[in-house]
Amino acid sequence: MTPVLSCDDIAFRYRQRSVLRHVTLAFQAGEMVGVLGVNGAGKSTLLRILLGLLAPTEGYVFLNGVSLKNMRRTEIARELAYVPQTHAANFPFTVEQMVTLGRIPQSGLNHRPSPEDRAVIDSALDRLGLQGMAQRPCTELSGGERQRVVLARALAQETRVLILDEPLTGLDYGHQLRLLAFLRDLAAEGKLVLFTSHRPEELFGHANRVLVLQDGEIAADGAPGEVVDAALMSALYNVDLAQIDHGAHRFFFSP
Ligand SMILES: Nc1ncnc2c1ncn2[C@@H]1O[C@H](COP(=O)(O)OP(=O)(O)OP(=O)(O)O)[C@@H](O)[C@H]1O
Repeated sequence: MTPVLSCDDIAFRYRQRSVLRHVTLAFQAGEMVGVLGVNGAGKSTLLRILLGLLAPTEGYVFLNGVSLKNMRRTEIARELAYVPQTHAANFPFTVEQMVTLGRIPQSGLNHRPSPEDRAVIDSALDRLGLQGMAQRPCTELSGGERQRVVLARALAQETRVLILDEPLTGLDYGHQLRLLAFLRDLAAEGKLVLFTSHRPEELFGHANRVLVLQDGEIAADGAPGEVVDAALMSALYNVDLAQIDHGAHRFFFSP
């Protein structure tokens, strides 16, 4: 089966600095994939290359088997939605207006939202618990609230692929757990969900695959239970760690 998203022998350099080497990956619809790695490992860079926002120095990225180099930005945005790591609110758009922007790739720029658009926007607002603040300007929201607005906008794009850079950062504990369950549901509905994380515990019971980026290469790729253990975590983060398993979950601590 043609992967929904793949890359073939990607390398990336920022000027002389090599960030990624020999990265070959294939993702299928329905997967929920977490990317782990230390600060500066190249996680955000990898996501931005897969999104076509950065061109790899070497290698190719394919969306449904077609090279991103041969696709227009709007075509890509109909298939790939992105939630970046940070997002300042520079303009006083309301929450609802922000989420409505997510419809542009599907419905066009100079287009009044159709009843179908409205239903998608309402559903995105509902699923992120934003209905009560739909008319508030984004410039007046807290960091976590803004994060949920950006998530709702990505959802309103109705893409097959959702790529999120540290999506749980800034969310309160309840919203973190709800978002993880929600992302898992989206994957179960047939989307590809790819996200970076600094907390390995988030992967267990949610992601069905984890990628570990180390020194610019994929050091491990597999099911969390098979790949992420105390030995890997201790070596990766240079701290002494032990683990406790509980059902599908695994917890790490300093002994
Ligand atoms: N615009 C840039 N110019 C030069 N170097 C950059 C640039 N952006 C990132 N880098 C470098 O590339 C490397 C990878 O950065 P990247 O943001 O992909 O890491 P990351 O794994 O997402 O890190 P974090 O966990 O801190 O978010 C880092 O060493 C960083 O300093």
